[in-house]
Amino acid sequence: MEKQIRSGASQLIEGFCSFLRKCIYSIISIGPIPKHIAFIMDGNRRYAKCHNLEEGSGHRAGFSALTKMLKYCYELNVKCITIYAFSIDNFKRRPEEVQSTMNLIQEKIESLIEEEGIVNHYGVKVNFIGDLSLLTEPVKLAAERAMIATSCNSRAVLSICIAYTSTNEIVRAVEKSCIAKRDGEFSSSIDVADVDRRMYMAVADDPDIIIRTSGETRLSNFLMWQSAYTLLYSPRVLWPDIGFWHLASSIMDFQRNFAYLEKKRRQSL
Ligand SMILES: CC(C)=CCC/C(C)=C/CC/C(C)=C/COP(=O)(O)OP(=O)(O)O
Repeated sequence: MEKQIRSGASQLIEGFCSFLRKCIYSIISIGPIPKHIAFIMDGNRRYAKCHNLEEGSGHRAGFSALTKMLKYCYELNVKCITIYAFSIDNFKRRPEEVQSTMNLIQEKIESLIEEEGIVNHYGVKVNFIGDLSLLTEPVKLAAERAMIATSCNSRAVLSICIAYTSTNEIVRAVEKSCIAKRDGEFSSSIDVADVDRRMYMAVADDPDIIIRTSGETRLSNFLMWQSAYTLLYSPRVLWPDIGFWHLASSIMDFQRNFAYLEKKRRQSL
């Protein structure tokens, strides 16, 4: 009986929160809605430490926070989300830590594409961005399966940067441009557009907002080529504690700066 009352109460609270969110969405939607938001999910290990949990539980809490944020973004009609899941530099962490994070990532990739999961619910196409050859075989296979399983989805896009750094992406794109020029694909000198179209991230427009939690204002080698006119938003919370209000205030910040950022973007063309 007590259990039923508790589940009834939590359904009521969830229903009320969902109603409140919808009210806020209609207010926010009066202004421009970002097309692309990127997340640097910083602070999972610190969260685990603060709550006396094992490191892995911090990343698990981080993944729950990620599904919540994806739901809010897709509800708000933000079409494109990019996340920094694992950088090339993260491979320098303790081998056991790298292995357990990879195991978790593999498990979560599989759960992302489950029938009743968020990806199918919102019709999301999943891309994996980075040097996938650095991944363990099971993670690489899970990533490939997820890309194939979602390749026909077209309502939204989720790009998961894994084994990724901007410098690696830029060097690779420049190398590919040089090879294309050498092979006679074009005769003019290499320009920004040539490199741009050979970036992993050519699958999406540049991000409108990058949200990095834990109060850090560095990009840490994430989307550096793509973020010249991007608003950087750095709430002080650790990633697992990020909530709807952080997303809403980042969008309001974007809307306040929209005209200026658009002008700068246009001037650069
Ligand atoms: C399928 C899929 C997308 C899975 C994602 C799983 C996930 C949440 C990975 C995050 C990994 C990571 C390196 C987080 C940064 O926190 P940190 O370890 O740098 O923590 P710290 O800043 O407290 O040191």
